[in-house]
Amino acid sequence: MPSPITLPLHIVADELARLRAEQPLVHLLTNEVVQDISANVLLATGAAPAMIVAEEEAGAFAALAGGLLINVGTLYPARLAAMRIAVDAANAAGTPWTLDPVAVGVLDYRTDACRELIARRPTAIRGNASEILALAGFGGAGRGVDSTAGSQSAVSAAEQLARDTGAIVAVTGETDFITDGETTWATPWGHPMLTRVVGTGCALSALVAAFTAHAPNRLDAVAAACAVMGICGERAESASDGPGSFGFALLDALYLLNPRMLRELDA
Ligand SMILES: Nc1ncnc2c1ncn2[C@@H]1O[C@H](COP(=O)(O)OP(=O)(O)O)[C@@H](O)[C@H]1O
Ligand SMILES: Cc1ncsc1CCOP(=O)(O)O
Ligand SMILES: [Mg+2]
Repeated sequence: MPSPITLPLHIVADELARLRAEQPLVHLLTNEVVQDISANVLLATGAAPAMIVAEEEAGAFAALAGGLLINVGTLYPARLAAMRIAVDAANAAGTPWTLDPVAVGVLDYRTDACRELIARRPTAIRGNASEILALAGFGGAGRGVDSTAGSQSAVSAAEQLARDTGAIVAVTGETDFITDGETTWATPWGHPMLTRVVGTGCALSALVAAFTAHAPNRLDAVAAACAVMGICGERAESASDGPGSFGFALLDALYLLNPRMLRELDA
């Protein structure tokens, strides 16, 4: 496999301009902890989130949405039933969908659910290194929802998982790696403060679902989502004093980021 290449910022600029022009409707079936940060990250960036969770409504809405997120962070039977309905409707309608396999490999119920969902062929999978190692069958269960491995150690697992599933796989950490199994982008931006506020990984997966909506190039779309979160994480850290103000500064940075700034940084 060729070594990962740093994602050029002009691609991030183009993808962000596309998202801002389209303002995609994004269906989020996510966990109870991160509802607020996920919706606010999408609104600040320029997408339109909606949490539609009842089995009676999830299929109809997944068919209408530009993108769908399935996040198993606080999974229980009724939520899994709604996820199955949403995924099947998304597949029938051609809606791209993203899986966030929170803590897969740690507990059997969610691990079995993730395997069943992956058989329904997600467009993208975004996880930390322990999650991607576990899904690729390399062991590597994390500590609860957190990774015990660095992202660099999961690059070949991500590439294999992408080839096995047909999904774009993003493994995040100090550097994020985004792969379709053949080409691998690296996005080196970010700050450890992103790990001191709950839900930044889950909100990034929501952003991945938003960028994949109507995307002509899904690898670039997923990589751009990772780059945007990393760049804005850096900017937010320098404008804040700790996790509390960082959370607000992150939303401000996502709102203020624009394609022109990214093209100037690229030059
Ligand atoms: N050590 C780090 N340095 C810089 N950025 C990081 C670091 N660890 C994670 N991030 C960033 O934090 C965000 C969440 O990623 P991660 O912590 O891997 O996900 P999760 O919250 O699902 O475990 C991503 O934008 C990622 O790039
Ligand atoms: C703390 C917690 N518990 C179940 S889901 C969840 C949120 C995990 O968020 P992230 O994966 O973004 O750190
Ligand atoms: Mg996570």
